[in-house]
Amino acid sequence: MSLTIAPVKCEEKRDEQQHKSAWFQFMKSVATFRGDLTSLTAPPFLLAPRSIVEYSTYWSEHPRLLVSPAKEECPKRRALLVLQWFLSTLKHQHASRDENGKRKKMKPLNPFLGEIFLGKWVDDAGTTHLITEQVSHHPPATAYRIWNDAHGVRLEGHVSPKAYFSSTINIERQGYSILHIDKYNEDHWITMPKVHVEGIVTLQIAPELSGVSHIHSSSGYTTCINYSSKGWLKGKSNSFTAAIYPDNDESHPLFTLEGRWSDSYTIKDGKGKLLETVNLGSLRRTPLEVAPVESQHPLESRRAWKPVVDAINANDIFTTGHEKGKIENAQRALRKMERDAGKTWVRRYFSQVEEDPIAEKLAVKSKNSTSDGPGRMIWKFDEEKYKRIMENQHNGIKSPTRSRFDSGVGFLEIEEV
Ligand SMILES: CC(C)CCC[C@@H](C)[C@H]1CC[C@H]2[C@@H]3CC=C4C[C@@H](O)CC[C@]4(C)[C@H]3CC[C@]12C
Repeated sequence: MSLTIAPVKCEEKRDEQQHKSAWFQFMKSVATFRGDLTSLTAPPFLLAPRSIVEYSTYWSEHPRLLVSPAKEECPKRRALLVLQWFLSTLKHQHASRDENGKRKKMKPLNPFLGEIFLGKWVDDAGTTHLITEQVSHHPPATAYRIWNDAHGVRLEGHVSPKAYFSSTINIERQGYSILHIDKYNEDHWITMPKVHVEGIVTLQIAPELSGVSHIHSSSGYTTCINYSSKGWLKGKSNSFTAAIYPDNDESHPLFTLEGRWSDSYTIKDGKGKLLETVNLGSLRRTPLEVAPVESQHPLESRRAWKPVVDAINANDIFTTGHEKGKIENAQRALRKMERDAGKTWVRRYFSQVEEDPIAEKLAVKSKNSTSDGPGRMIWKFDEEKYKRIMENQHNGIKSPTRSRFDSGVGFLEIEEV
């Protein structure tokens, strides 16, 4: 196979030459792989020093936008504010370059079962809390809950990325999120669009969105967001069009939005009159505050993965593999012990439920999207579990030192708190 490397900056070019063969080897294994791509091991130079559980952070990088619908009396305008907040979550989640324009390593670490990620945002919107937990390893599923009590807003959801190869790497995100607004007792059911990776031949990796995603509000509004990329529709990457309409009248949108989720977009009313142009790039982001690694719970992502992340950052391929292997082997050993003992891993913050009536009611409005609809695995934030953990923390009750399963592996020697 002959290949052309697109013109790139000088220092990037040297790295890319070096990575070319590892890359093609990797792509060959990807192309012939059948099954779940998330379990495929990417070449070290692509490994991101963070786990997929950290992706839930993107939901609330602009807490002000997340809580903004709570202050809006009109349900139509609330639907618009929910859409505007949703659009603000896409750019950095799918960016291939960081704030300084430097290429990001893109392949996130695969979370282990029980991995948690906790934090909070503190800014003029008050305190917004985040709890994320890897509730399933195979198939992968991440559950999260984000809430702001001052504004009476909470977001709860779970996502199950399903990857497959078809001319490139494609990822479907099954699952959904529900944004609840206390003041109006209103729910917004939200799905995520498909992602595929562009630029795999030239190694100019750029995630792109496609297909349709939805937001359904319990007040009777439907939002459809259509994603398109280069060579289609507007001919620009990261493009989208969105329309909000009453559930019973799909032909008369109340608002239409159009532009790029990585850049700027316009909002027009039902008559096509321009209301506003929004520049997503100029939005101020509030950083998530995460406890220092030393004081984290052993299952917290950054503590558990620290040796791996340090090795990735030090460009130490051998130690990266070795430390990753330690976690993977420990997990396998733990699963075996559970099987032998006839036990299952107790999720710390979430519990599996048979049905989710709110989601079921709102999901039926979507007919033709595979990632829509309540999946087979529904995970709900468990208020009881959370209360117990908070009470124990308050009373200074430490987790028992005895391990639930004596796996003999350092960080797994922990007990339910
Ligand atoms: C291995 C090489 C080709 C790098 C390719 C980058 C891929 C693996 C990256 C680019 C964008 C990423 C996705 C972006 C957002 C999410 C949402 C999160 O809730 C689950 C993971 C998921 C779905 C990511 C999975 C990994 C991803 C698809």
